[in-house]
Order: sequence, then C-alpha cells, then structure tokens
Amino acid sequence: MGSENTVEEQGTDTPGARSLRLGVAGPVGTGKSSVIAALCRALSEEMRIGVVTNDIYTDEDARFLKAEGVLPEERIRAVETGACPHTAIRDDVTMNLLAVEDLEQDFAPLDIVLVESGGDNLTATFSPSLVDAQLFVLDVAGGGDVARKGGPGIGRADLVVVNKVDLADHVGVDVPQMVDDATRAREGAPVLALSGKRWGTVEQLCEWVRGLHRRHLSGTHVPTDPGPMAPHFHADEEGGYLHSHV
Ligand SMILES: Nc1nc2c(ncn2[C@@H]2O[C@H](COP(=O)(O)OP(=O)(O)OP(=O)(O)O)[C@@H](O)[C@H]2O)c(=O)[nH]1
Repeated sequence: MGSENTVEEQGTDTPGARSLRLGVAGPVGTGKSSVIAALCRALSEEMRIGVVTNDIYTDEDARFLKAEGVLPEERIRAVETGACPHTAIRDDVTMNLLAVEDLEQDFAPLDIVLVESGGDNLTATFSPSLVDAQLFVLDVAGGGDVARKGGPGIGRADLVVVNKVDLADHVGVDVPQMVDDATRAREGAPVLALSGKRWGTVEQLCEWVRGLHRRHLSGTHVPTDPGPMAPHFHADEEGGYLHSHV
C-alpha cells in the first residue's frame, strides 16, 4: 500500500506526497485511543503509520499505545497541550503540526499519521490546516440520544464512529436507531457502528481508511472543514475572563 518514492523524490506538489493526516476526535472516554490501537494493529503490515496523541497534562494516551505494542514506540509522539484540547487542534495547531512533521521527516515516507485529540465536547473539531480528514467517535455508553445532538463533529466529520456497540444491550441502546439518528444528523454522510471486540467492524473501519488513503494518493480527496466550535469563553479560577473561542 505504501508509496514507493520518498517525499523528496515526489516533490511536495505531487498529490499524496506527504502522509495522509487523519484526526480522531470525540468526547472523553469514547474510545479514541482504542480506535487508534485497533487501526495500528490491523493496518501496520500494509501501511507505514505514525501517531500523535494529545493530553492536557500527561502523556497518558501515548503510554497506553506504547504499552499495547501496536507500533514501534518511536513512532508514537505525545503532545501535552497544557490547555483545553480544542485549542491545540483548532485555534493554534502549531504543537501538533510540528509533531506530525517531525514524524513524517524521521520516518519518511509514512502513509498515514493518526492524530488523537484530547477528549472534548461535542463541538470540538480539527482544523483542516492540521489534518486531511477526521473521525468523530461517539460511544453507546454515552447514551443513544447523543447522535441526535448534532454539532460540527457529528454533523460534518468525514466519518462518525458509534463505538463500543458490544455494550449496547447493557446500557439499553438501540444501535441501528443510533446509527440512523447520526446518519440523519449528517444528511447521509457515513456512520460506522464499531466494537474493538468485533473484528468485522474493525475491518469495515480499515476499509474506509484504505479508501481514504487511495483518494489522498490520487489527489481526489478534498479536505473539508467541519466548522468551528460554538463560541464560548474560558474563565480563570476566580471566574474572570481568560480567553475566548469565537
Ligand atoms: N466494551 C468496550 N470497551 C471499549 C471499547 N473501546 C474502548 N473501550 C474502553 O473504553 C475506555 C476508554 O477507552 P479509550 O480508548 O481510553 O478512550 P479515549 O476516548 O481515548 O479516552 P480519553 O483519551 O480519556 O478521552 C477503556 O476502558 C477502553 O477499554 C469497545 O469497543 N468496547
């Protein structure tokens, strides 16, 4: 699957000359790291993969992926954002972009770099200046109604993943209904029901990634911006104004 030439040989104007950069966003605990681990396990024989994780204060997610042994450790880089997760994937992507470019340079040529956002709310999305495409991960344990709540990630990410469907019976969620609701909120754009415990669903996700990578290589994938998060501001510890996202 990997392209044969180095980035230098291809030139930066060649479609797909650098890796496909794929963002993985979604609320806290929906399974973003697990989705990345599953993709690395399933695709690392056929694709050259790098991973950048984001945590606010730690390198927890990178340590999880290293412990899982899904990739050589040096291909997993942690960015400590030090601020709310959406800041580093949307407002000022510098730290993440540097980490992605370092990986691409150190292991050239890579086929795909997966960038995991820190867990955030339903309105957090990646800037198209950081990633070429993005997944938005929900899980059934967050409640079946979440898919109807919309927002830029659910509405316009390249793919919405409804994760942990193996838990649906335990939490009383009707998976086909949740997928239908998400599909309606996305006006027909793709939604995938996934469980790390069900190989067939992981293979469906891999097939989606392979298709995206093919379109990236041929230059037919056009990155789209799901749009900014809802305007809001952050207060300091005394409740005063700190900064805003408008
Ligand atoms: N049953 C089940 N559990 C899952 C699945 N995917 C992830 N989990 C569990 O869900 C929990 C959270 O998974 P993570 O992958 O750490 O979630 P995350 O979105 O990366 O979490 P943050 O980075 O903290 O936002 C862990 O206990 C996982 O083992 C799944 O498909 N089925």
